[in-house]
Amino acid sequence: MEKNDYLPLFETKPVRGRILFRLFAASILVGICFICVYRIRFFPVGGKVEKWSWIGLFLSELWFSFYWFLTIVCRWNSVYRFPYKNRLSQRFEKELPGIDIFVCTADPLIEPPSMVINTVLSVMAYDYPPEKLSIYLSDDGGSDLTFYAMLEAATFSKKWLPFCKEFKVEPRAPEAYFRTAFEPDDDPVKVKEWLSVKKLYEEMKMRIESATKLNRTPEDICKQHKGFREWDFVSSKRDHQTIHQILIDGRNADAIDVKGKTLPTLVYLAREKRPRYHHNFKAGAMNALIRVSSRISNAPIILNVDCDMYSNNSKAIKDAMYFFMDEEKGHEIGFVQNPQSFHNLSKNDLYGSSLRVIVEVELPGFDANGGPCYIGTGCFHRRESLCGKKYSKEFKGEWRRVNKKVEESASVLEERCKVLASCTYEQNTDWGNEMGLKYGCALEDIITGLAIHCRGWRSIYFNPIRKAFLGVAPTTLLQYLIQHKRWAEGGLQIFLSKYFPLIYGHKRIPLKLQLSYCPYLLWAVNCLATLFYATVPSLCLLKDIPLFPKMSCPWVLSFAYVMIANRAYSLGEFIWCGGTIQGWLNDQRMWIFKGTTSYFFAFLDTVMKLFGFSETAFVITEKVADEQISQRYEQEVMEFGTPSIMFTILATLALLNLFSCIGGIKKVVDDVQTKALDQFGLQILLSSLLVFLNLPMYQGLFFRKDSGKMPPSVTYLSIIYALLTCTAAMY
Ligand SMILES: O=c1ccn([C@@H]2O[C@H](COP(=O)(O)OP(=O)(O)O[C@H]3O[C@H](CO)[C@@H](O)[C@H](O)[C@H]3O)[C@@H](O)[C@H]2O)c(=O)[nH]1
Ligand SMILES: [Mn+2]
Repeated sequence: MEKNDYLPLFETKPVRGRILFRLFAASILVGICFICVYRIRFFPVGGKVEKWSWIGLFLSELWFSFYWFLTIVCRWNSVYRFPYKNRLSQRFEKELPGIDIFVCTADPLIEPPSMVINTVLSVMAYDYPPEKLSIYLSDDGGSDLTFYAMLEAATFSKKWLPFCKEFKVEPRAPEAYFRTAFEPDDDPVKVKEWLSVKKLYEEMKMRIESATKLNRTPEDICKQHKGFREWDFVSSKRDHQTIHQILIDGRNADAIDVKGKTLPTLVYLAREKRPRYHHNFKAGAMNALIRVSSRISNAPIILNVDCDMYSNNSKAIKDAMYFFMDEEKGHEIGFVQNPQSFHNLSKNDLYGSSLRVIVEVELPGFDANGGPCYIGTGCFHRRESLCGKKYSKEFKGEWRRVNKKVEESASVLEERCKVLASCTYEQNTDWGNEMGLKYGCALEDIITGLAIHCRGWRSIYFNPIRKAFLGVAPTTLLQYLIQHKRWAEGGLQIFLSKYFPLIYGHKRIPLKLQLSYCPYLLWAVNCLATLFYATVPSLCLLKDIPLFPKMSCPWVLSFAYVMIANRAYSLGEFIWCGGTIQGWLNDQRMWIFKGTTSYFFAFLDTVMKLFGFSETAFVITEKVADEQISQRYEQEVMEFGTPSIMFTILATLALLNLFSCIGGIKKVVDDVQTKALDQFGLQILLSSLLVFLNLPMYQGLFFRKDSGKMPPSVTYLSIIYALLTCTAAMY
């Protein structure tokens, strides 16, 4: 194509209003400077406790300021991407590259097979040439139940795929579709067909769910398919050979749906697991899939989704192709990242799991700085970028190469690929290091994305209004805290490793991109300052130690400005992103909750790991909850229920602040000259704010009767701890 024929396939728009934002940021900076001056000039001359509290508070404030600066980096510039719809089909319909879709699952109890196949069916039904589409399921649970469900899905897809096309189904995950869709009310023939497919789906779901419940696959089906014989050799989830079955071989003439159209290829893989070999969690699973798929379909683009993330838009692959296939900018793109969005959020997002501000504000900023990080799911990779290839200008167009046709039959392929997924295959190779996803870190995604950036690729963040993927957010407080602990721990581990972005990325990626990574990697470190701020000022209030300027003194303005303006901005931003005021309050509460528990334990564990005392773990997030828990989640009632040390900490902090808040108010009431209010105004305000945010906690501790209330053991312990600390502080 001639140069002047070039028609861009996507457009990039910078966000507006940045100047205003920068002025605002500058004013906050001035406020911070005043706070620092105050902290130095008014350093207490009194006793030891005063001095140390003052120093601690000052350090916390310095930390928060530094962290605030990091969050500014991702807001300085932001860009939004818009594909020019319909240009692609005009020009490239024939040239569309093949795409391999990887779905990962790890446990049939936590991730029920009926959910997994919904994801699989939704990605099989993409509006994309089926002969260019291959779907691979990695089953780290090595479960015959999941395998059985996949067989059912393969059969059902013959009906489902033509049905999707005929009825323009959206989304194409049957569960999500039938939950909300109504039967068409025009043509009776169509109504009949619609109802019959719905019935087929429901029957299949019943069979799969009852098999899961009984933990037994139906005998007649076991006899029919050779794949089940593999389970005769499986001794446990952690100890078995590779199980590799091509369920639909798209090259086959009989791989067609009921309307005679080709079906996409569908492959089941449970890589080999042996107790002696570390399996490296999801990263290990992904790398096995990369190798196996390279022998079967070897598509130049890889889409990776978690098993709970169904496709919410059948055009999502084409949308991603607009970026990769752009003739001027496409060749430098290593991956296209979609946000992680959820279909099960409560109205005001009780646990703040949507990470709204990150998705709507920070990731577009990340994009402007050189490309968003890889967040593990909903991401389209160029195979080369994932396999360790460095970006080079000469690379242009190479990926449109035609694959050599694979001649072997499916059963030969199944056997030959087994070795690629064996435990020993990776020994003395670069897999897990320079090739594929990186090992040794619970945040395999972030670290892998960073490495891809450092190899010269850029990435694109694409956040369409109709989200491309929808997943499941945790529905209990504990699940949420555990998930964030894993993330915070993985982040800090990267920060302290040789992948520290400022060194690893030095001269490889721009400084602003290096800095964009840092706030996420430093989540865990926030625990120190947060814990300090949530305890010491309140305790000092009980002990009569002032830590902030008097209300009548002008220095108070700097504190008031920084605190109020910052929170007001945060609220504005949250609402601009489509949130509610209650949602923002929930988000603020969760920031304190995770700051004092998830981040704290992530910090401890990382330090322990540095000294070799503990190992990386990956606690899989629960994807189903029982009826009562789901109900409470929908009514936005916080879920405690099980005893946990995290809850003990949260409850102790809540009570401690309640006591000191009461103590502070008592001081003010007792004191007629309102000296106390003048002296301790900010401290009382701080502890009252904490009490306000902790209201659901007091409810869970004292006023609720349902099974989701705080377990009594936690209640008693926290009362004792809080009383002890407060008494110790007072005397
Ligand atoms: O040994 C394992 C453990 C997990 N998984 C899969 O990894 C995915 C993510 O696990 P999940 O428990 O849902 O974790 P989340 O915290 O929801 O996942 C986010 O964070 C992870 C990194 O911590 C990323 O890998 C994920 O893509 C990202 O969605 C799931 O599909 C699992 O089946 C495996 O395949 N093997
Ligand atoms: Mn998940």
